Amino acid sequence: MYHLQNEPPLVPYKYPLIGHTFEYYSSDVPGFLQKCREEYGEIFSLYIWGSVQTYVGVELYHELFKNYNEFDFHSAIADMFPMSNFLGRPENFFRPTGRYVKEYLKDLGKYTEKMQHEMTKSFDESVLNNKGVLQPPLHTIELIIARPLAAIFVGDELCNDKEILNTFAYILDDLLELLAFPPVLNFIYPNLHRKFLNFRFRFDNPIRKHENIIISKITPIIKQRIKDKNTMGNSWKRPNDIMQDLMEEYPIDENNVDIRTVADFLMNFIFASSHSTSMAFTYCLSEYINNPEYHGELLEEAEGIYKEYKHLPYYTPDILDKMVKMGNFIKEALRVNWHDVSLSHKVVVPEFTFGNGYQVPKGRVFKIFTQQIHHDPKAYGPTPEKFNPNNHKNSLAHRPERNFLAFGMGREACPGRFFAVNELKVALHFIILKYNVKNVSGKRIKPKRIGGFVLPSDDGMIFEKKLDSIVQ
Ligand code: HEM
Repeated sequence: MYHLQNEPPLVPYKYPLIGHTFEYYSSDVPGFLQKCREEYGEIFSLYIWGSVQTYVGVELYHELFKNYNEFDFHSAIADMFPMSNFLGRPENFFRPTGRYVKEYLKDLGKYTEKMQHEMTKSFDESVLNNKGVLQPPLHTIELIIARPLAAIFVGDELCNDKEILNTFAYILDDLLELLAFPPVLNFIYPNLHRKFLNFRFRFDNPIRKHENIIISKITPIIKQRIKDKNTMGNSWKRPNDIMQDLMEEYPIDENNVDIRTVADFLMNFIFASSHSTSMAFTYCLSEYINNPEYHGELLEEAEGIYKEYKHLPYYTPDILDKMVKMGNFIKEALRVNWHDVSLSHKVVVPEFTFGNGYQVPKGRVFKIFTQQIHHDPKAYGPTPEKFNPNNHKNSLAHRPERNFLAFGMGREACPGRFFAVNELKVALHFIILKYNVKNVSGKRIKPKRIGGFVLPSDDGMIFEKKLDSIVQ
């Protein structure tokens, strides 16, 4: 048991054990948290699913990121999403994933041609196959995004393989379906839910199904690559993809690599990149439909760039940097659609003392009230909920800011953000050049909100070829 002198106030609740759980999940979460802030101040705790969680907003959240040796985001994620347990690996086995993404995607130019080629092909084909209507949009967009990602992660040989694409697109959805089960067991004692998940996953583990698909598909290709390298000598051309990087990271001997480890890291790459990029893509399209007043300037920028560089086979990263209005638009779409609560962190030292004197014990989970940070009138004016890409005139889309946390912040900010923004720019650039876009309902698109999470609307999107497009 801990006894700290100066804990943040615990908001009073009526029912023991249940605490704030039902109030939180049945309320308008930002409204509820705002009310708690007004009554209890900039830091306070709630009792949810059998444990105390502490909430911080714009004044204090940066202390979590600055003190990264004291607050760990990996162990907070592992409580909800114990990836290493699911795959029978030691606790911190997948920690290098962030470092690998940073290293392998450092040179953005390496993958830009492949990404552009596969992204545009994948989008156009999906629109054609779905007769111009994507409904619900996220489901198809996940499959669209799967192809450029597969080309870069596992290479040209596999990026048209239906089973692999399905795994790229839906592995996280399959898992979330199981993980969505509310952690009611934690009412009995903390962490029982995690124990239950581990037990359950021993019998029905959707990750193993996808792991087996990946292993069965990559094994013959890995074997062929090793054979080619060993027999071709100097004429061997190193394949340009992340699977090759991982093969070199985990060799066993001259003729073998640790294929299961390569597959498991590939899965971690997919977890981090596929769903997040698909959600962002869907939000950008929703805001494009919601805000026709920006169509003119976006199209003008896109046509200017297309005319200047259409003689090139693809846009280099320098050219993508010229898509400034598009970058601002993407950043604003992420700002206004971001989760109300996100970026959980866990205290991993015996206690931590904030600058304002409040103390918290080891094991305490922190949640960041991101809606309040993304809608701070000091940063975004008196109507912060209004969509306005000019909010980001002086700031690049991938850059975290005090009031923009969609890519996290500090040492652990998303290492894939430069690549993700370029993917979104390429996709949206060609969409606005080639298609008129509208939604099925004809109403303003609003995201779904579930207990602090924000998810894209299911409202269908309609893509009609522009007859006067300058792209053939
Ligand atoms: C628009 C798309 C994306 C969004 C909004 C996004 C957002 C985030 C956020 C919020 C975090 C947590 C950062 C923190 O806690 O401070 C994160 C972590 C991470 N992201 Fe992204 N991400 C996106 C795309 C990608 C892509 C394309 C990749 C890889 C190719 C990627 C790889 C990762 C990895 C590996 C981590 C964990 C970092 C670590 O372990 O240190 N992300 N991302």
